[in-house]
Amino acid sequence: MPAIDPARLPADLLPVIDALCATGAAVSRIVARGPLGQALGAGVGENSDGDQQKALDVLADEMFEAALRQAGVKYYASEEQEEVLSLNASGRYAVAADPLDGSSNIDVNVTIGTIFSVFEAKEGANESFLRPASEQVAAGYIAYGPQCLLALTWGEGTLLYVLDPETGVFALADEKMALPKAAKEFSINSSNRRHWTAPVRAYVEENEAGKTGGKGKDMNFRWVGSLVAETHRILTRGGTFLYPSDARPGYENGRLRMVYEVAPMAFLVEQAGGLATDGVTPILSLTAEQLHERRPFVFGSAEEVERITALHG
Ligand SMILES: O=P(O)(O)OC[C@H]1O[C@](O)(COP(=O)(O)O)[C@@H](O)[C@@H]1O
Ligand SMILES: [Mg+2]
Ligand SMILES: [Mg+2]
Repeated sequence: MPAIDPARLPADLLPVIDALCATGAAVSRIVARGPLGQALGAGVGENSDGDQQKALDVLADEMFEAALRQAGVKYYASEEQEEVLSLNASGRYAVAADPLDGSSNIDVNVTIGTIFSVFEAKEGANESFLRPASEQVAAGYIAYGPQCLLALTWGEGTLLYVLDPETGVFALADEKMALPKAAKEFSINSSNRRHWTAPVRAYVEENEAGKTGGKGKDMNFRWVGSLVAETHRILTRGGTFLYPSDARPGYENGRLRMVYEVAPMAFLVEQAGGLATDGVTPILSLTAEQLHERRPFVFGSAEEVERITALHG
């Protein structure tokens, strides 16, 4: 039995999405046991980008790699692997993933997730991923939170599935997620304020001034520290997210990785009626040049993302 209700899914994509869902369900069971199982948040090394790897980062990566190999995927690119892995020479798809997003929240029982992006594979490994983000054929995230859920797009809207604990199947909960055009909340790591550029500072100050300033409404502030949780909140009730470039060494392009964090989230957001840019340029018009490259990322309610672009003008 597939791990997702197959009714709406394009048949060609079903084996890949099914493998991702079955693995997501298995990861969610491990996450749910928390400290009753192995020490999921223990440091176990560093990935190629110099980020500390936690036990669950590595475990989730191994689980997704094995499932995608089994599902006939040609190439697998992961945050936790320096190079693209060749899985099946005759496979049709190339999948990029952040197997475990929000690792700083593993030990504190706050929502973490998996992000994935699917392309039609090309001949070569790198060229299968280093191409315009608009060429993604599917993208999604699985959130391990109070519910385990999946937001998924294949270019015909963004659909929401919830893992039903009674059946073990991701069941369709919303066939057309709609990101509200106006926002009441914004998200940015304010501890980096002193490193921000002038447009980012101006946007945050406008929000903080709210009705007292020129904004016409008060804004609330949220920061979870898990891109998946932040994206899900914004897709559900609107808002804006910014992880901009800043003046810290190594943050010239922000923190988030283009291929397996920024591009798939941009696809999901735009398919739900929101906007996703690097501050100015739509993410879906951009092409990654390196597998682990970072991009400044701004997304959410259209009115707010347009305002941020204007402030950069
Ligand atoms: O710690 P910071 O700088 O606020 O960064 C938080 C961001 O980093 C991330 O945790 C990066 O993802 P990983 O946990 O996959 O490395 C995002 O989920 C989150 O938005
Ligand atoms: Mg991440
Ligand atoms: Mg990660």
